[in-house]
Amino acid sequence: MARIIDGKMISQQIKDECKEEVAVLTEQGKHICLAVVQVGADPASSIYVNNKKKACAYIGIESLAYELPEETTQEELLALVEELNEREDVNGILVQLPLPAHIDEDKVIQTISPLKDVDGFHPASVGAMCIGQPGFLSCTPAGIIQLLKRSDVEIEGKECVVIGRSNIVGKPMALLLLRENGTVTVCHSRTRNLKEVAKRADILIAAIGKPRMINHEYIKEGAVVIDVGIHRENGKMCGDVDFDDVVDHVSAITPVPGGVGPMTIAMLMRNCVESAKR
Ligand SMILES: Nc1nc(=O)c2c([nH]1)NC[C@@H]1CN(c3ccc(C(=O)N[C@@H](CCC(=O)O)C(=O)O)cc3)C=[N+]21
Repeated sequence: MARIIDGKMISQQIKDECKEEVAVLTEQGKHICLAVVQVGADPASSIYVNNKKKACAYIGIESLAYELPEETTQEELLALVEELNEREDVNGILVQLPLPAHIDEDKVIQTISPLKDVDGFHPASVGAMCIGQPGFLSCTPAGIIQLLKRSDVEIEGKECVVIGRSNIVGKPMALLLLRENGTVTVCHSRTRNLKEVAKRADILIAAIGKPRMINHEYIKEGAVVIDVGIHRENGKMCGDVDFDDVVDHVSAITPVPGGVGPMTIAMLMRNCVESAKR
């Protein structure tokens, strides 16, 4: 039976570290504030936004919640982002994705000041990460690096295969693994022989967005598997990996829930603290 990488526990450690730092900053008279903007009422988004607010409350970060109606126009949303950019009391701005179809997500992301871009989605943040300069790191991939490091999984020199090439997970994940001296391969829907390529991995990151697609046929015996997927099937949650099928075949694996998800939130908190320190 594989070792289960406990994202809930590791995210708790990181949140406790943040809480200590916030206590010190508060003593110095600093106040930390994250603005969370949600447009529309997608139930999954509401759960994530709620988890973010709870984490803020635990750590001692104020959260300003903006719950805007589905019909909000792009102009209205951009005006709010610009107002939050200007506000000295706001350290971080998070606009929950996905946005309704009538709003241009790229435009919104580009409007957030890179100094407050705690999601790490702004082109300036992505560019800085790409060339190893300081900036906010995208929370999910940065959380996965922390999961690996704090579980004593060495990345240097290892074959790392990322399945998925999204702007918010796959691409930044590949860059961060490279930065840790992994040998990185990125696969996607057009990859030929996906199973063979995936089987090369010592560390496999599954971020495809298809429930339980990755079974033991994609995985080398003894590999470490990180499951980024989150799906709900008649009330039960699962990831991109068929956990039951692979658990006896791998050396370590993240569960869903309780794996990558909580780490995303912990790293968001860390970025907020960083923002306040800068
Ligand atoms: N601007 C923006 N930034 C994001 O960081 C962002 C986003 N938009 N849109 C959606 C995705 C998804 N995401 C998750 C956060 C926490 C959990 C999480 O806490 N998951 C728990 C379970 C929570 C549940 O019950 O669903 C777990 O896996 O254990 C999951 C997913 C952040 N995202």
